[in-house]
Amino acid sequence: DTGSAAATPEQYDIQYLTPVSLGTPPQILNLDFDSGSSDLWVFSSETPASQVKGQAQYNPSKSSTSKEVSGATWDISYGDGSSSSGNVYTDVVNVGNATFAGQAVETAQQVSSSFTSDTNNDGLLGLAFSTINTVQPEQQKTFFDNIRDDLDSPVWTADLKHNEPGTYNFGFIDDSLYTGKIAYTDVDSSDGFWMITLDSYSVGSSTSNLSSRAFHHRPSTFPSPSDSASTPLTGIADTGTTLALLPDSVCTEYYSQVSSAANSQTAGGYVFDCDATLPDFTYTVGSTTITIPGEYINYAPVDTTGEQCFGGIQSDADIGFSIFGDIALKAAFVVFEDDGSSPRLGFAQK
Ligand SMILES: O=C(CN1CCCCC1)Nc1ccc2c(c1)OCO2
Repeated sequence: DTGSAAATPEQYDIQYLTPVSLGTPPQILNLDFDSGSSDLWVFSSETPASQVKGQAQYNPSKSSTSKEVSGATWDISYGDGSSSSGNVYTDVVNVGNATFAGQAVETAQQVSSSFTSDTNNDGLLGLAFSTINTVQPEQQKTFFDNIRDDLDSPVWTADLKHNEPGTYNFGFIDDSLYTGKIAYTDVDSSDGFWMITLDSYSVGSSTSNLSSRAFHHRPSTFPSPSDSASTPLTGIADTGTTLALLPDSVCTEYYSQVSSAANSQTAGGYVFDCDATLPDFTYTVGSTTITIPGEYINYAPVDTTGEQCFGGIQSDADIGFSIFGDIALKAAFVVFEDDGSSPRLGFAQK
């Protein structure tokens, strides 16, 4: 079995939506595929009308193959403070022709305001590890965990793009989607996430790194440059998070290269003049180097004046690890591989 479906970005690539078929006859909803969480939940006939603003709603009573999971409930909160909760059914779920008959479909009885105002987003399809699925009393499996054994290969891949549709594939690696070689790194899934350590990162062209310049008279008091060219970054690959949330030291190093940049309390992060030239951000996994073009890091205008823009790289201050969100992932072809025992993440240029 294999599946292939488009990942279409909303404005500013804030998130990517992918059509999913639920039930019999098929009900098509556009879902946010989220490698940072593990619940498949949908706007539904059980969602109060006051909390629905244009979203498509899954109606289990209109599906001949839906079955209520008696006594089961779910309740999830995300890092950005949003939340949702409700009941649980099983039904046929089809993503680009990859199908599972008994997938847990979590129907929303409550969604927080940011979901209500996100009118094109009909719900989430979690692709992190099933150990963090929130259904009680019996935890449910993610779509990928359910279909893995039927897939030609135990992988799904993300080819997200800037301002244009990309692709989520299940069960195969499409060699036409990348160049060079795929470099793999082991995943620590103990917290339920695709957590990895990137071998190094660098800001701008390598000459921006002092240690690469011949300083004949660097006084002994001169700070020895943080040799970012070999500093690892540990974090999670998170298709559901828009930005790249990185350590404060990396943010400081990056925005020191942008003369108009400031860390704004009111804007909630680093902002700069919208016409600023931004340096590239490069990270390496083994022998593969991924370069995020500077223009990808001009995320969006802060307000309608369009003078100040919000950075795509922001601090991971209060999380405890970095979050390699869409800003980092859309520059790469990413392979999420899990044979059930030793998960790996692969990165290739494209
Ligand atoms: O909440 C998310 C992503 N989330 C995915 C599901 C839809 C709602 C947004 N990311 C996130 C992750 C960590 C954070 C954070 C945001 O803000 C501070 O720390």
